[in-house]
Amino acid sequence: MSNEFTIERIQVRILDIPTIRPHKLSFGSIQRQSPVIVQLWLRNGACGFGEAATIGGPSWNEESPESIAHAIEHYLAPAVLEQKASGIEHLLARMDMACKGNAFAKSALEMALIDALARTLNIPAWQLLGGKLHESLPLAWTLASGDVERDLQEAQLRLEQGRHRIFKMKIGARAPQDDVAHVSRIARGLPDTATLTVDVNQAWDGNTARRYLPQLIEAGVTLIEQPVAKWNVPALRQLTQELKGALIMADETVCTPQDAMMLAREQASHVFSLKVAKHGGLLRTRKVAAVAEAADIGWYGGTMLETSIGSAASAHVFSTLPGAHHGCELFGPQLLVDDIVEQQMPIRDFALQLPDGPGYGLTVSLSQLDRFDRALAGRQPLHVDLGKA
Ligand SMILES: O=C(O)C[C@H]1C=CC(=O)O1
Ligand SMILES: [Mn+2]
Repeated sequence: MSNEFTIERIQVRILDIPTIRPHKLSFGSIQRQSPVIVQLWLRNGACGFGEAATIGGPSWNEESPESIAHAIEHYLAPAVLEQKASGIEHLLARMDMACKGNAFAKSALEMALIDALARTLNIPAWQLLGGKLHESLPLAWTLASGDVERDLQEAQLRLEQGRHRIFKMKIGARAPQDDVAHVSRIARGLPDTATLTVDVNQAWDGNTARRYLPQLIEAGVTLIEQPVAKWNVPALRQLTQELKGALIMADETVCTPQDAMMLAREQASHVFSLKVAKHGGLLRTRKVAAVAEAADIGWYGGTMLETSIGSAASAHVFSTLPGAHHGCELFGPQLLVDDIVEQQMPIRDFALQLPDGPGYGLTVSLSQLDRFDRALAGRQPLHVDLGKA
């Protein structure tokens, strides 16, 4: 094979992009996202983009924007530079040898690799990933302002615009009875055509979940994401087997194919939230999805609130997945004040229209990258606002 596929250069930067409003989760409130953007050049001149975003520094899991950038710059990039981009599995193995874990960092680099490769071949990434099964996916919006009136106004507007009718509420920061009251008020204000889901982001113990989840189901919630700690598989299992009227979705608990296998074996969730970052890339997302399919577990296209780069890459892999799905939540670009691409993926008929075109089908704006670049602006790392959950 000629050396046109040789990986010649890799650049990493952290951006800081404000959100349109404070976004409140069980562990705190964020007002900015800090995606890590990777740019990767092949000897043939092709350039690919990748992204890993996490939420609230290292408060969603162990990785932070700073650790992601560091792992790529110092360990992962040296492991793949001067290698052939076409051997993706080989490059993933080299990354694994150079660096244990660090799935987010690996995913950003693999995303850029696949983009560069697909652009070289002049094909969309979904074609490299097995072919498209879906042209669109129902798109959820997260109501996480913390305020009932504001949440309801947001939901109303998005229903009128035909953009979203699946609404996910982030709970777990307040007393459980206050969360139940908040969710119930929102549920009463929504039309029957809307679907209501909750994400507890690991905040409850088993007893709290057993006591309050039936009340949320009574209020109209039909999908419950990660109600208990990542490690608390016994509680997840019991809820999955005993709760009636709603499905249990694993998020933080399901990262590796081995996690997926364990949950399948334990029958400890009905649905997996798939996220390219936590699985360590697009190819590994397909491996987790394969376990879900084999175990009759549904999937949901999750987000870490990426810009359009990470969202479109996720959309490409989601478009290839078989099995029963519960829509997606690739709404990151809508939550950020601005984007770093010329054109966003369209939203029509309450669904995200899945992208096409070479690579991820995007035109990235270099001036927007510079505008939000942390180093160019001399900004410091951001901390999650722990007091304002
Ligand atoms: O699902 C998560 O845990 C992370 C995230 C996704 C949407 C959102 O609002 O937060
Ligand atoms: Mn979640």
